[in-house]
Amino acid sequence: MKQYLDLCKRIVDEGQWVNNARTNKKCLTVINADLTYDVGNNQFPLVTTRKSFWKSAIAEILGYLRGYQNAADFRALGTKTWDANANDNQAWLNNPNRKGHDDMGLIYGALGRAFPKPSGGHVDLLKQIVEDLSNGIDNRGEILTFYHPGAFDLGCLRPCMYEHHFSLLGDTLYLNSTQRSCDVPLGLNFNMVQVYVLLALMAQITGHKPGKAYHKIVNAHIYEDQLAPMRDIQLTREPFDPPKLIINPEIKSLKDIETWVTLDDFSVEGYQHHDAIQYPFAV
Ligand SMILES: Nc1nc(=O)c2c([nH]1)NC[C@@H]1CN(c3ccc(C(=O)N[C@@H](CCC(=O)O)C(=O)O)cc3)CN21
Ligand SMILES: O=c1ccn([C@H]2C[C@H](O)[C@@H](COP(=O)(O)O)O2)c(=O)[nH]1
Repeated sequence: MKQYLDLCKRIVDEGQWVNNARTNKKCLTVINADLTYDVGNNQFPLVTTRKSFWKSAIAEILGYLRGYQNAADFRALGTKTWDANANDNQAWLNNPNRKGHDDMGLIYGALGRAFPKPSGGHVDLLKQIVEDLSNGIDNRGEILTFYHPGAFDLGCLRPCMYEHHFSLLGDTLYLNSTQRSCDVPLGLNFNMVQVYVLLALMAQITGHKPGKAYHKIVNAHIYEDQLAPMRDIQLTREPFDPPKLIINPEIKSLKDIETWVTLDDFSVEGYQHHDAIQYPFAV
């Protein structure tokens, strides 16, 4: 929580204003932030200085792991967070590749679970990584990437957290996640939870202890209409002690994640938080 608040404060104190053409909003911006989550010791990085809708965040990462590309599938899992990008973004509505209402196109897991090969066909990157790690193999390239510049016009948004690199040291699994662009009041609140859950779940299904997750952010920003609530409300609040995340131990394979896991398989114990803050969302 402290590292999150330090980043928010750094943006408020040292950020530079940058015009963003896609959203037609100005963003107070800093470059580079490195956050670390101690998954092995269950230091769940949930924001306490406002109410955090952590179930929505977990629904998003489950949808990515399943290769979802439709906002209705995300809603069925328990989050509406892709509705606006799928249905209210004029550039995407005008794009002839959009397949109708709720379609998000070739993004995130839809790419990572079927990454196109130059020679034809696809690779399921996640399946390959799970197989390797389950067999104790780390080939120094256990990388789940969602980044394919040749596919940007086939999706509603380029992936923000675009790469997850897994590493084994003995019986402990580590994760380095990279994010190119970060909406700190809204997106990061979710992304911290997602990086944590991704390492915890992958360790659980591949039979390893979770170690640390390292989260690299390149462009970290606060949109102009989010600045006042961040500076004048959220940053004036004292954080509470972090809660604990509990994951159903019956989740044992990638197939389990693909077939029966729901948000009921995750619970948070001891979550004390301040009141919710409704931050404006830039489409
Ligand atoms: N501008 C922008 N920021 C983002 O963080 C973001 C995007 N766009 N587009 C793609 C996804 C969608 N994400 C979202 C979308 C909505 C919320 C949101 O409205 N959060 C509220 C309520 C959540 C709920 O009720 O489930 C919040 O208070 O956190 C958060 C992340 C993260 N990503
Ligand atoms: O997981 C996510 C997804 C998206 N975001 C934010 C970061 C930016 O504010 C927008 C994406 O806009 P681009 O113009 O494509 O950079 O969404 C996030 O923080 N986390």
